[in-house]
Amino acid sequence: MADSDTQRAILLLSCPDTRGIVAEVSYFITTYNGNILDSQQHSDPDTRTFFMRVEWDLAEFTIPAGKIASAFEPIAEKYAMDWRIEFSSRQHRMAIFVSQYDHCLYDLILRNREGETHADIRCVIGNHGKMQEIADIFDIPFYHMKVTKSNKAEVEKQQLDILEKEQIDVIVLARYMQILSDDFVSHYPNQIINIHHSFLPAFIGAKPYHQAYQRGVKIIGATSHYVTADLDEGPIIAQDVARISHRDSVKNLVARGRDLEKLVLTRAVKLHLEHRILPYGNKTVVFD
Ligand SMILES: Nc1nc2c(c(=O)[nH]1)N[C@@H](CN(C=O)c1ccc(C(=O)N[C@@H](CCC(=O)O)C(=O)O)cc1)CN2
Repeated sequence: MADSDTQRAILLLSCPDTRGIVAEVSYFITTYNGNILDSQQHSDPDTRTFFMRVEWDLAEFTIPAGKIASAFEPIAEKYAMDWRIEFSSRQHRMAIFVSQYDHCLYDLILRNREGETHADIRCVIGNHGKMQEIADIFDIPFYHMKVTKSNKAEVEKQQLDILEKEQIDVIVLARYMQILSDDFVSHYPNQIINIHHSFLPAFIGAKPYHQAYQRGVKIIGATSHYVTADLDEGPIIAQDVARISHRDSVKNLVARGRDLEKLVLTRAVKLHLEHRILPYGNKTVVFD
C-alpha cells in the first residue's frame, strides 16, 4: 500500500474522445508493474474532448522515471493526446505577489508550514513594503518594488529577472493589486493564480465589494483563476460564496470576504500543486 512518502507519477492528458483510452493507459501502467492509486476522467460532450488524470505508485514500476515519457509516446501519438507526466517528488518553486493585504499571505505560508501544501516558497514580491515584516518572520526573501504608471514596465522586468533566477514555476497573486502586462503573463501560461474577491463573472476589476454593496446583492463570493491578459477572465479554478443582507456594510463584506478569499485561494493552490487542474480554452477540468 502506497504511503504519502512513496514517489508517484501523475499523467495528465486530453485528446479527441474515443473508446479504449482508459483501458490502454491502465494497461500501460500495470504492464510495467505500476499500482494505480487514483484515476479520474471526463468526456466533454460539446467538444467531444476526453480528459484524464491518473496517478500511480512508482515503488515497483519497472521503467525509470526519466524514460516513462518516451515509453508512453506511442500511445499518446495513437490518440493525438496533449499530455504531460509529473512526479510527486518535484516540489514547486513559488513566488507570492502582495500589495497591502496580509490575510492570504499569512494563510498560504502557514498552511504550507503545516504541510497542507508542499511548495518551496522562494520569495515574496510586494509593490508596498508593508508585508516585509511578515516575510521576515518566516525568513522568506522579500522584494519591495514600488509600481507607478511610469515605471511599471521596468519593475516587471526586474520581477521577471527574480523569477528566472529563482526558477519559479508557480506565482500566486495574494491580493496583488497591480494588473500584469500581457508580456509578463505570457512568460507563465496557466502558472499565475489570482484570488479575485467576487463571485466571477460578477464585479470584475477593482473594488468588487463596493460594487456588490451598491448592487444590493444577497451573496458575495471569491474566485481563484489562472491569470491571463484579460483582467479577471482567466480559467476559473475554485469559487465559494457567503450569504449577506441589507444589514451588512461594505466593511462587513470585506471582513466576511477575507475568510472566503483565504479558503478559495488555498484550495486552488493545493489543486495546482497536486496537478489536479486541466485548463482547456477558458475553462478548467478539476480532478479534486
Ligand atoms: N493581467 C492580469 N493581471 C492581474 C489580474 C488578471 O486577472 N490579469 N488580476 C488582478 C487582481 N485584481 C483583481 O482580482 C485586480 C487588481 C488591480 C486592479 C486595478 O485596477 N489596479 C490598478 C492600480 C490599483 C492600485 O494601484 O492600487 C491598475 O493596475 O491600474 C484590478 C483588479 C491582479 N493582476
